[in-house]
Amino acid sequence: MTPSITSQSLRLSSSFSIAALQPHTFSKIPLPKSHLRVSRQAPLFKPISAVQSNVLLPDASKTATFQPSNAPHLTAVNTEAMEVDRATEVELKENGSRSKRRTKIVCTIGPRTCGFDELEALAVGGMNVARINMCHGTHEWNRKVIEHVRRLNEERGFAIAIMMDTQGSEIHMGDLGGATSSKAEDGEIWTFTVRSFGSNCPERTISVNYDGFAEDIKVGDELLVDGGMVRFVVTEKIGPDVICCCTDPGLLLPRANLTFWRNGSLVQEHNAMLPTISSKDWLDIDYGIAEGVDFIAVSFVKSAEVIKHLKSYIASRSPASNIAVIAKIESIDSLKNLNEIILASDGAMVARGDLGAQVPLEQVPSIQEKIVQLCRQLNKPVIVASQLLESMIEYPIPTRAEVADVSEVVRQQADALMLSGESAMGQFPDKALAVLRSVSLRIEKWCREGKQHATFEPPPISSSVSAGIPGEICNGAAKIVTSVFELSANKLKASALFVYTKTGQMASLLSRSRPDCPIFAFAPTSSVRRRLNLQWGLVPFCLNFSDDMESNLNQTFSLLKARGLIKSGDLIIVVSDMLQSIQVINVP
Ligand SMILES: Nc1ncnc2c1ncn2[C@@H]1O[C@H](COP(=O)(O)OP(=O)(O)O)[C@@H](O)[C@H]1O
Ligand SMILES: C=C(OP(=O)(O)O)C(=O)O
Ligand SMILES: [K+]
Ligand SMILES: [Mg+2]
Repeated sequence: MTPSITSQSLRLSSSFSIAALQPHTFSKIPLPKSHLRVSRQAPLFKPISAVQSNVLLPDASKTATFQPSNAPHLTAVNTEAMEVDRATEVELKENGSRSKRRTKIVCTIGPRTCGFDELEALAVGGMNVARINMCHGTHEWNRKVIEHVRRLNEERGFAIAIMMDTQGSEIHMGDLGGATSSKAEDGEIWTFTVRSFGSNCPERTISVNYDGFAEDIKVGDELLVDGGMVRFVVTEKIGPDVICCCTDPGLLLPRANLTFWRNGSLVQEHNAMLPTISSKDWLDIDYGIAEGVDFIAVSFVKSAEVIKHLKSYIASRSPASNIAVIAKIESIDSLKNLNEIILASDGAMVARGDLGAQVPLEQVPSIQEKIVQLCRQLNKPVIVASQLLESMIEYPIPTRAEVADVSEVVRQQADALMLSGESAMGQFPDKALAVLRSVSLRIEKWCREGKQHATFEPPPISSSVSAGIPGEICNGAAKIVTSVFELSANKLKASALFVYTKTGQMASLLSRSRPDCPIFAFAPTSSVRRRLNLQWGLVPFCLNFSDDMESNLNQTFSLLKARGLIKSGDLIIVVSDMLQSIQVINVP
C-alpha cells in the first residue's frame, strides 16, 4: 500500500541546473529524476495538536477586528507570535490567497492625511509605504506622521514602511510671499529674479532659488513652470531680473518647479553643476537616519556615485540600520547612466512628474517601460509615480485614461504604484487608494488568466547581478507554482510560496520571478518585514524562526491556520536561506 504523501522535499545539489525544472516535471508526485534528489519523507509535521503547546494567538488588542470564528482552540503559548494586519487578512480571505493583490501602493502623506485617523484609513485601505516629501513640512511635522505610522504598526500589526524623499537641487520659485497661488494671464509681463523679498513681494514678481539663473538664461528661451502648466518667453534681461511674457496662462503655485528650454531642448548650464544632494538634503538625511526611516528616495539622481556615497554615509553613520536607498529617475542626465545607477541602488522610482519636464512627454511611457524591465532584470524594486490619478485631487472618480495608465503599470508588473497630491492634499485620498487597489486586483487577475497556459519565463538575470544558487532555487520554485500536483486523487495548485529569509534577499529573488501565487515571506525583524512590503507579491510577516525548518513550518502552519489564512490540504512551496531545497508540502 502506498502511504499518502504530505511532504515532498526536492533537494538540489549545488550543480543542479534549473533549466531541468520545467513545470511538467512536477505534474505528479513522486518525481524520480536522475538530476534531482527527491526524498520521500514521512510526514514532516507532527499532528497539529502536538504543536499546540508552543503556539500563541497574537494579542487580541493588536488585532481589534480579528474574527475569532476561524480560529481553532489554540490556547498554548509561543513567545514570538506573528502579527497579521487587518488589510492583509481581508485581502487574503476575500477570494482566497491566490487573489491577494500583488502590486504595492505608496501614498504621499500631506495635510489631507497626516492625522492618525486619516493614516489609519489609508493603512486599512491597503497602503504599503507612507512617503514624506522633504520639499514640504518641517521636521516636527514629519515626525508626527512617522510616530502615527509607528503606532499603527505596533498596535495593529501593520508593516507600513516610511519613505523619506529628498528635495534635491531643483530650480523652483519662491513661496509667493505667502499667497496660496497667483494667476498669470496670457500676454502679461512678469519678472523672475534672484532677489528675495520676504512677505512684501512686488506685483507680478517671482523669486527664483538658483543664483545662476539670470546668467544661464537667454532672451528667447522658454521658461516652463511645473513642466508646462504655465509657460513664459524671456524678452529682456536686466541685471538680476529676467523679464518674461506669459504665453500659456495658468495658476502659479508656491515653490513650483522651473525648467528652461532653448530650441526645443532643456537648457543645462551651470544648473547641471548643482549637487544632487544639497546641504539641506544632508540635514534631512541625518534626520531620516535618526528617525529610522526605511527608505530614502534621492531626487534628481544623475550618476551612480551619489548613491554609493549616500549608502556609505548611512553605513558609517548608522552601521546597524537597514535603510534602503531608492534612486529617483527624473533627471535627463540619469538616462545615460541607468544601468549603473539602478545597480548601485536598492530600488528605483520612475518619477514621471519631473521626468516629463526634462524630456519630451511622448518619451515618458517608453522610458517607464525600460526602467521597469531593467529593475526586474537587476532584481531591484521599482515604483511608478506621479499623476496616476491626478484628476482625483478634485473629483471622486478617475478618468478612463487614468485607469488605463494604472492598468499599464500593473501589466508591466512594476512593484509599486504611488499616489502624490491625490493622497497628500486631494479631496478623495481613500477613494484614490481604493481605485489603485481595485484596478490592480482586476488587471492582475486578467493577466493570470491570460497566461494560464503560457510557459513561465522570467527575464534572464543580468550578468552584473550574481543571484547564484538561491536565484536558481527561486526561479525553480516560481515555476513549480504553475504545476498541477496530484495528491490522493485530488488535483492541486500551490496556494502560496513560503520563504524564510533573514536578510530578505531570498524573498526579493522570489518576487523577481513574479510567480503565480502570493509569497508569504517570514523575516526575523520588523525592519526587514517593512522593507519587503514594497515588493511585488510579497506578504511579509515577522517571525522569530530557527534553523530547524520542521519546527518553523509547524509553527507557521499553526499560526496561519489559526487565523484562517491557510487550511489543511493547501499545497505550499517552501524555500529558505538555510536550505538549498524546494519543498512541496501539503498542509496537514
Ligand atoms: N508635507 C506636505 N505639506 C504640505 N503639502 C504637501 C506635503 N506633501 C505634499 N504636499 C502637497 O501635495 C502636492 C503633491 O505632492 P508631491 O508630488 O510629493 O510634491 P511636489 O509636487 O512638490 O513634487 C505638493 O505639491 C503639495 O502641494
Ligand atoms: C515623484 C516625483 O518627485 P517629486 O514629487 O518629489 O517632485 C516626480 O517628479 O514625479
Ligand atoms: K522630493
Ligand atoms: Mg520630482
